[in-house]
Amino acid sequence: MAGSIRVTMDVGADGVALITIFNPPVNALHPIIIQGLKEKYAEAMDRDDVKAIVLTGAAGKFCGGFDINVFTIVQETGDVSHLPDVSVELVSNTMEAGKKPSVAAIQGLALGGGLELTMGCHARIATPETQLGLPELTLGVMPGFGGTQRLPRLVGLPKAIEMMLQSKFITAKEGKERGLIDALCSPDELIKVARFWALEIANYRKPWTRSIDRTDKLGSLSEARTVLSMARQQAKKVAANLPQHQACLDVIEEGVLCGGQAGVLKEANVFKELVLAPTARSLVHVFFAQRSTTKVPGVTDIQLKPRQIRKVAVIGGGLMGSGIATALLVGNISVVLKEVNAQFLQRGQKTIAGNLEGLVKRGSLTKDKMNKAISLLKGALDYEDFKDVDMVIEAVIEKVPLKQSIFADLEKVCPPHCILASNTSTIDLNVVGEKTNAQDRIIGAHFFSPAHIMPLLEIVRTEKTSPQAILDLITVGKIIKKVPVVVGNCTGFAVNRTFFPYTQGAQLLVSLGIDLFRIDRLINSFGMPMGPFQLQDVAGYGVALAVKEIYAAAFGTRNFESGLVDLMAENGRQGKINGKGYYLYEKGAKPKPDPSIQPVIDEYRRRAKTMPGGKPVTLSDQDILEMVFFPVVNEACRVMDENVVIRASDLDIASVLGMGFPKYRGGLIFWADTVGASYICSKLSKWSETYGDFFKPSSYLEERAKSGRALGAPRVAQKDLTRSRM
Ligand SMILES: C[C@H](O)CC(=O)SCCNC(=O)CCNC(=O)[C@H](O)C(C)(C)COP(=O)(O)OP(=O)(O)OC[C@H]1O[C@@H](n2cnc3c(N)ncnc32)[C@H](O)[C@@H]1OP(=O)(O)O
Repeated sequence: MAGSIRVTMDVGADGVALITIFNPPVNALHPIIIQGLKEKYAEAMDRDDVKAIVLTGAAGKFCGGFDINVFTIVQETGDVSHLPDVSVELVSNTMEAGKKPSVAAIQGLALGGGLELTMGCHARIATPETQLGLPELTLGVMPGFGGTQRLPRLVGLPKAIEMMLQSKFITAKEGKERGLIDALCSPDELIKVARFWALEIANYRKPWTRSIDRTDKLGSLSEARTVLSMARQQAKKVAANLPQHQACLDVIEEGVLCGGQAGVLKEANVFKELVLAPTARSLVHVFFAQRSTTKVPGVTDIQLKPRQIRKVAVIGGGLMGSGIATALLVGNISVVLKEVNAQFLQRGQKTIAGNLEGLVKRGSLTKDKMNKAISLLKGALDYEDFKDVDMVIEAVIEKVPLKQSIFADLEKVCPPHCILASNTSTIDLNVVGEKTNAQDRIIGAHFFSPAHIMPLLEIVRTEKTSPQAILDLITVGKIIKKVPVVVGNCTGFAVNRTFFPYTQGAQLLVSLGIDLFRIDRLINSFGMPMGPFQLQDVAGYGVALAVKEIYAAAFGTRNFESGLVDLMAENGRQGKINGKGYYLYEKGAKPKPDPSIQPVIDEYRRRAKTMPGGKPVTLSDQDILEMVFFPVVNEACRVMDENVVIRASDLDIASVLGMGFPKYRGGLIFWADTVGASYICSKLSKWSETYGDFFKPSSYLEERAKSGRALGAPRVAQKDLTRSRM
């Protein structure tokens, strides 16, 4: 590793020292790089033949920021001395206050500490599409190399706050308009132009600007106070449980009130506190966990090459099929959408057009790209266009005979290399492919609704699915900007199986006399986007009713068959679809708890007969949260025990991206380990004595509680080969 990591310096005849960071793939600022930068800068300042410095990154990428692996080391050891002094020693004292000017030559990306290095330079030259940003808050920290001070001084307070608090990237083109970038040029010219600027500054023909000393973009004190106060209000709303947002605003404020240097010092101190806080531990875990999901033993480590998937057929133009087609089209993949009749086909095409327009409205797609996407869509009522497709994704209703006959047809009409995928969320894939001889090409492509927006793609493999098919679907997933998680074949697969007790647990609590709106409020303040009852309203009751029997058959006595949804349906309620569920849904208004639901709940409690002694139970807020989430953790333990997921952290990512489990809690298993297996197990044991097998601890959980091993630790202690550490 150390060989490929280096900082080089070449001094040209023009007297410009070109300092280059080499650390593939993103030139992250590993401590070796920091040390290298300090050494090369010291040398450049010392040498008489150097008049000015150009700082750049190798292989078309300036720098992806400070090496996040170091945060893990700091968090594991609790020792902040692993963080090198970059902010004051290198950026402020050596670069910015140096006796020779520095110019950053920026290409590809300059993020986090990377962008902060450039802001310590006296000018920044970039290629137009370069991505610039300070995304540190997504890791639970904040910019720590002076970014909280220099960015507001370069682009103004409102834009800087937006970029930091929302971790928004801008292009260098926009950076130029806002004053962050001094000149734009083509990649071929980049170093030449940067050298020219460096010499011009050295010769005082261009301003020798130290960003930290500027105040012209900060506005008046009262303006700054207003902007900061509005940002605080906003952060309270959107990041209620996150410490880094208010901390970042405090540090920015310090700089506005007491000057940039004071801000830099405060930033360094607060940074060290944040990096050790639980939020940063969770978010750093999620960063690496997300990148591990595509490392699949026996698939991605056996030298297979992904095949190109140019054309995909989607069967079924309902909500899921249209969403999947939209995601593929936006990823520049041609789609044949097949429906059973012209009316359904037209409806599917209309939904896709609506989805695409929605993306344009949200600003995530340009009009040109929308038109390109529409041009890649073809409708079909038969299999004529299937003869040259590389992949089919079936997205019809959850009926076994229908799926079986579709797959039997597909085997006949598709080319022999074609991957045959199903978007089923529950049905055993072996059963889906039973009537074919193409078991090695059959795979689950389980998208989450709305499929063009939700980031998770659960890839389900059977024992017969070929590594090539898995690799190809992982690759398509990445192309369409999904996070693929490869899981095994079982009822509900990883996500729906793990979370089946989520809704059931909440319903059990209601049967015991707990107010359902209180449950939703508590779960929402825990960090889920909405509570289980509102979620059910939004998803519609159809799926819950359809999978009821499948779950009952698969999960035996731990399945809590509540009957609440049946009663809701009998009462004429369908959830959000007809505006009447647990909540009332009116256009343009927030969902309102519906008081007229009480007779349904009363009837439900009468029938359920779960209250001990027939009396409503009294539970604390903490009891309620635990009684909803601990059974979910318990099922997750079974999922890990049966090797449905490759590693515990895959379940963290699946829970965050598939169910909206709060990212800042690190995902389901990471969170459960902060609570402790022993505590969870003891609580479940106690409840199972009173309320039955729904709460009965799994053998995996019991074993971990006894041994003291973390729930997320691999079964046999093994070296994690997927992450390279220092
Ligand atoms: C003091 C400072 O203010 C603190 C900081 O600078 S904190 C760091 C701030 N920077 C960031 O948050 C950027 C993090 N990185 C990213 O967002 C994305 O990786 C990226 C946009 C740079 C590239 O995305 P993409 O091309 O999809 O590649 P991606 O798979 O994410 O990353 C490629 C590899 O680089 C690694 N990597 C990316 N950025 C890294 C970083 N800052 N540190 C360490 N490793 C990093 C990834 O872990 C991954 O490793 P792997 O191949 O072993 O899994």
